[in-house]
Amino acid sequence: MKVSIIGVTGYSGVELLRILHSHPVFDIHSIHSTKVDRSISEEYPHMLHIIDKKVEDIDFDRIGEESDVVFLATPSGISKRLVEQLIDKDIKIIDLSGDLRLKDSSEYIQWYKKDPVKNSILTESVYGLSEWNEESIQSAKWIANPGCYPTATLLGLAPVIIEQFVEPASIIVDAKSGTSGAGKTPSNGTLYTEVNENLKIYKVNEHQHTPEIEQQLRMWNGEIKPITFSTHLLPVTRGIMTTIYVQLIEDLDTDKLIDLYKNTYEKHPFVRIRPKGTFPAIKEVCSTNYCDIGLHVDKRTGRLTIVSVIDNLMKGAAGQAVQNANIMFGLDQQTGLNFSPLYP
Ligand SMILES: NC(=O)C1=CN([C@@H]2O[C@H](COP(=O)(O)OP(=O)(O)OC[C@H]3O[C@@H](n4cnc5c(N)ncnc54)[C@H](OP(=O)(O)O)[C@@H]3O)[C@@H](O)[C@H]2O)C=CC1
Ligand SMILES: CC(=O)N[C@@H](CCC(=O)OP(=O)(O)O)C(=O)O
Repeated sequence: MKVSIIGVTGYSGVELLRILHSHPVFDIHSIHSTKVDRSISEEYPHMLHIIDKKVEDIDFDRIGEESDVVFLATPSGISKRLVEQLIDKDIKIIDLSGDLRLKDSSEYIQWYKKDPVKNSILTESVYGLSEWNEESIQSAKWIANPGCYPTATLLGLAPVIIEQFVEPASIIVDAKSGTSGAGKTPSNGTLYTEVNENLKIYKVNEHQHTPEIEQQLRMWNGEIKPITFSTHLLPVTRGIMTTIYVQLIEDLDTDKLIDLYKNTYEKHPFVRIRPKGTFPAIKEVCSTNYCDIGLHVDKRTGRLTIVSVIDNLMKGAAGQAVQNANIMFGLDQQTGLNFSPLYP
């Protein structure tokens, strides 16, 4: 099966290369970005003698004719323009940006402050939260790969939201990410001197992933009210931790909820539920496609604390994108994704 990657010189793009290089079914056919004619090892010396391909210009006809699937690891706003050139080609598209995720284009305008993609494209694209949308992903032509924070948040919340165990207006998500989540373009906020030995909150009450999380929560439970969602920058390269607080509407204990989570995710190898009294750390999923979840009910307050961790470049981006491609092509979801964590 032939694969093209557009945005290969970015952090998610080079992570796609790392995964696909040893994938037994997908072959990297062509790689693209604006750095045309540079070999990938000139851009990323760690790839020397591993992948020697050159970055090519984006010839939509050739990509459409020669590849079976194209990954767009490009910024929001750019992906949209690429999708519009690719939709009439006979090729599956997996877009890692936010451009295809929000079904209501007025929300995209409000939160991304850019022009939205055409409504006809939004209607047909499938939200690629692999564990929850498998059937639609199987038959999808265009996948909106979920955002990194929404992936961790939604996998952590799904079981209790679907069971309607949660007071609909009580959801608070306290999220933290490593700096690779911001991509490779330099900015003051991600300078070593700003991030090292520091912890900063950013985009307070205006993070673009807020409507994406709410959209999916409301598909599971139409009563859900707006959430509080806070994002922080951690002085690490990879990893996201979301600590989620919800008010329970029933008298449920930790054992019962851990059972619920274990049963829900029993057939989903990338979601691991921690035993009672233990919580996951970001390093425990580093370089893997796992989402690890720990939970505890505070009997004094009736609130449930859920902790979920992912590697933002893997389950939060390239890993889930390959998981979705596996599903689209009828492969085992784990194909090419059997990494154990890089630890310590
Ligand atoms: N980083 C993460 O953890 C996550 C990222 N995402 C999403 O994935 C996408 C990529 O993110 P990330 O890898 O961090 O971004 P980077 O900024 O690291 O990389 C962006 C890539 O897009 C390419 N690009 C930019 N403009 C164009 C253009 N006009 N034509 C062709 N290629 C272009 C860049 O190429 P060049 O080198 O030539 O400039 C580069 O290869 C984004 O939409 C992001 O929101 C989603 C989840 C997590
Ligand atoms: C650490 C960091 O800065 N993370 C980025 C994640 C952006 C992203 O993934 O963008 P999409 O909206 O295209 O999903 C952020 O918080 O904006």
